[in-house]
Amino acid sequence: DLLEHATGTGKGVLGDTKSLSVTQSGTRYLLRDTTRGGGIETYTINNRTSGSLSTVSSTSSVFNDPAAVDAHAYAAKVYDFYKNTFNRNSIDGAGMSIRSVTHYSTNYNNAFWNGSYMVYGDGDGKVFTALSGALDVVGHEMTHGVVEHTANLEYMNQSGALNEAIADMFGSVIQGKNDWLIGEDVYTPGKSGDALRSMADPTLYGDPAHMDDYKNLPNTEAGDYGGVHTNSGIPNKAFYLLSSGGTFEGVNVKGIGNSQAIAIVYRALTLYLTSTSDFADFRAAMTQASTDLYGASASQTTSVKNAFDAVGIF
Ligand SMILES: O=C(O)[C@H](CCc1ccccc1)CC1(C(=O)N[C@@H](Cc2c[nH]c3ccccc23)C(=O)O)CCCC1
Ligand SMILES: [Ca+2]
Ligand SMILES: [Zn+2]
Repeated sequence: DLLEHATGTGKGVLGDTKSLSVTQSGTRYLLRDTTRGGGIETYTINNRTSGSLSTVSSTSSVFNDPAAVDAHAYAAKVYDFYKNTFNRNSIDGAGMSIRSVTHYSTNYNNAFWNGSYMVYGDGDGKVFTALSGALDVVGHEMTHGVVEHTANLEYMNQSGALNEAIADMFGSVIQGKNDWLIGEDVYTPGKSGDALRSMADPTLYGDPAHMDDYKNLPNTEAGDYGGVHTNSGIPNKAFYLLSSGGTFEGVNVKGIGNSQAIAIVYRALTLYLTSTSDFADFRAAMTQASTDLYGASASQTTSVKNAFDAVGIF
């Protein structure tokens, strides 16, 4: 037919070559993957902040737009994770098209889920390089879409911090580096080893790891909606302990591994959390989900309780 799906290639933001599922249309190739769910399409907004989007195209099967290459390749990886792990067909579970917009604004040091698609800045080359270059960031942004179509946690205060933490949990597990850092691949390209956040030790970047240090910030843009990117450290720390194990604040947690830990989070997110769930609700949801999956007195369920005890969520 007119639109044949084909295999393209391109260098990503970090200079690595990856293969892409693309569509050939006449003599042009498009970043349109018709092999996954309702399709994955990658656009550019050409350094504007509004106006028309154009599907990234190439006159050959080689794409030379690293930010778009990674946005496209990593969206496919995140789709595959949700499909292969939980049989979830795309962001809404019903095969909705996955759309990413690259080259948003100029020197834009951020990325976001805008309620319909993922949007990535190119960074200023100092604080950030193009943000789609990090699989944990792409996983984070697409998980905001999944959260919106499931619990739809309100983006403020504890429900917002939970929204943030769940996005970090999936981003980190999907990336699979087990570095427990967020954004390290695109943050400060001139400096290695640093990141936006640490789930293993949130205090590395000034975020709380325990309820005693919960930061009561105003529910305004200036207060980051009650500190959603800060207080996420507390549930993030609980997830780190649940997966990796460890002793924190005198509480010992036996690790159960990423696979079982994220399965409990997914079940809690899709069956038990609601838009106004707070951290205590998250503990209850995780305990119920683990009970469903492994049993009330299973070691996994004991680890869930210990992980939340360790960070002071009861
Ligand atoms: O998805 C999110 O939670 C973040 C979306 C932030 C946003 C929200 C609304 C409009 C515009 C931007 C984006 C990410 C984030 O955590 N941003 C943080 C940290 C950050 C990135 N760039 C910054 C520049 C200045 C200050 C903070 C930041 C934030 O916006 O707080 C997630 C993974 C990496 C970037
Ligand atoms: Ca990471
Ligand atoms: Zn987020």
